[in-house]
Amino acid sequence: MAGIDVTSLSISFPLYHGDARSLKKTMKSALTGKAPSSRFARDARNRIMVQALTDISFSLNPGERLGLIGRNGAGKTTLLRALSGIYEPVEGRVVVRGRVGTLLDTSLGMDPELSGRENIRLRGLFFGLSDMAIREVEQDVESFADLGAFMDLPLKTYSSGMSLRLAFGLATAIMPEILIMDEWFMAGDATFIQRAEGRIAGLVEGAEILVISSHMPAIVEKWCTRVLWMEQGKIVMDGRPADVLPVYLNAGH
Ligand SMILES: Nc1ncnc2c1ncn2[C@@H]1O[C@H](COP(=O)(O)OP(=O)(O)OP(=O)(O)O)[C@@H](O)[C@H]1O
Repeated sequence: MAGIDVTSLSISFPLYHGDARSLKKTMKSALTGKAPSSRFARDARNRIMVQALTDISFSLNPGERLGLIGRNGAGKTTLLRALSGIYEPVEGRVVVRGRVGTLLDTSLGMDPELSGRENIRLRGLFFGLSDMAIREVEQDVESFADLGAFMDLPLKTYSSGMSLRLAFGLATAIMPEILIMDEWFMAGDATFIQRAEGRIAGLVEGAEILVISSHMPAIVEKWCTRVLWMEQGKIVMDGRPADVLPVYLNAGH
């Protein structure tokens, strides 16, 4: 059964431009000023580190659709990347059970030199699908992405809208048990959004798990059964959209 368990997860990044003067000044006041920011610290090698996530814990079961909300820099993308296995936890644990589909970046897992069709076949082989299953995925994605002749041209010749349609079609064709996505995948023109919503609806009906990061309360309200409100890398509130969103909006977001 699909599931996600995150326990006391913390992630920090070193700041590599520490010798730039203005940055140095900012960091100095963040570390030693009147109100030192809890997000910056020095590690054992004296590097300045930014704390992207601090002590995050939650579990998700089949049927749960989690929305991550919070202002810029709250840690939403870092959490999505940690769930996708792109970032290793510095502290804590991330356990993900089930086949994961990731929609964070259109180029993730794609080869720009290969055509759309070749990329689809490659993904099918990676997932260990039979030849027949790969052909079915290919047809499904071809009709969803509607790329015409571009289907047989290298990805590097695609517009951003084309890349988005291909990535979305492919990520939702090989049915993931867990779909992790950034809300900008729900951008695009009205027709695309309508068709994309149809595909996601099909996916979540199968009692699978969705994790989506969003700046738009309307998306969370429509799609999610649960919300994590994050600020400064920490969880502020975790609950049903009807409970969390009013407090979030009242706080001036
Ligand atoms: N690769 C990185 N190197 C250094 N710092 C990073 C890196 N990625 C994220 N950060 C820092 O970690 C913090 C959390 O960033 P993150 O991108 O997860 O926030 P977010 O909530 O997704 O923001 P947004 O809504 O703007 O996309 C920020 O302070 C950011 O500057």
